Amino acid sequence: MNFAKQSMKEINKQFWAKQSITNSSMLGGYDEINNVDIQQSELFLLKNIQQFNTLLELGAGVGRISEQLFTKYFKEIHLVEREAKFVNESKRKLSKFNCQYYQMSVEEFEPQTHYDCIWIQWISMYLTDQDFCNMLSKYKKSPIILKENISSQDYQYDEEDASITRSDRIYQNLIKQCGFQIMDQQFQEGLPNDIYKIKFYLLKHQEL
Ligand SMILES: C[S@@+](CC[C@H](N)C(=O)[O-])C[C@H]1O[C@@H](n2cnc3c(N)ncnc32)[C@H](O)[C@@H]1O
Repeated sequence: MNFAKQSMKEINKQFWAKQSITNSSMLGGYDEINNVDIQQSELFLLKNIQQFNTLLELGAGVGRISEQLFTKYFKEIHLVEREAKFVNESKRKLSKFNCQYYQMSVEEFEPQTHYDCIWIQWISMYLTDQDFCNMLSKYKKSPIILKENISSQDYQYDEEDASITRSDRIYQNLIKQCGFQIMDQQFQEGLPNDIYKIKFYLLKHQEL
């Protein structure tokens, strides 16, 4: 689907520039879902990932997931995040760990090394279909865990942050069009009724 790409990016940048430097803003104010989010992410990660040397987190925000989950298992974590104030907060929180930071957009980031897992949570909604495919295609040799909000309509656009929430059907089709297979998938449990469903997808490219 075509959206006015440039203005979407500007609206989205302005939205995040105004948000507070907290886990709460990463959760859209739904602080109560943090624990179930981390718990089920841990189960999905351990079920699907075999090597625990290096992880890349795309759209890492303030390092909420790295702090609570990835640092328990991975020897080295790389975090890509566009907003400087969030990167600085990650650096502060994760100073004891072996982390590298890339303050740039996921569109600009080019991987220089192999990763045992790519984690993509709550960032695909800020990308057009084309940018989403371009992002995935950089990681053909790594397992990817995509975790994202799922709408009941095919595409739901939010003017406030210029996000596009897609349906499960649209994600399934898009992932296939990008050349990836879904090896495992699961809905997040334990969510309040008034928010979007959230889904995990394990993706592998045929080259892997
Ligand atoms: C909803 S938060 C999620 C953060 C983290 N994944 C989490 O679950 O705690 C979305 C983050 O993506 C960042 N972001 C949005 N568009 C981006 C882009 N194109 N490239 C890199 N980061 C982006 C925002 O600055 C924000 O920190």
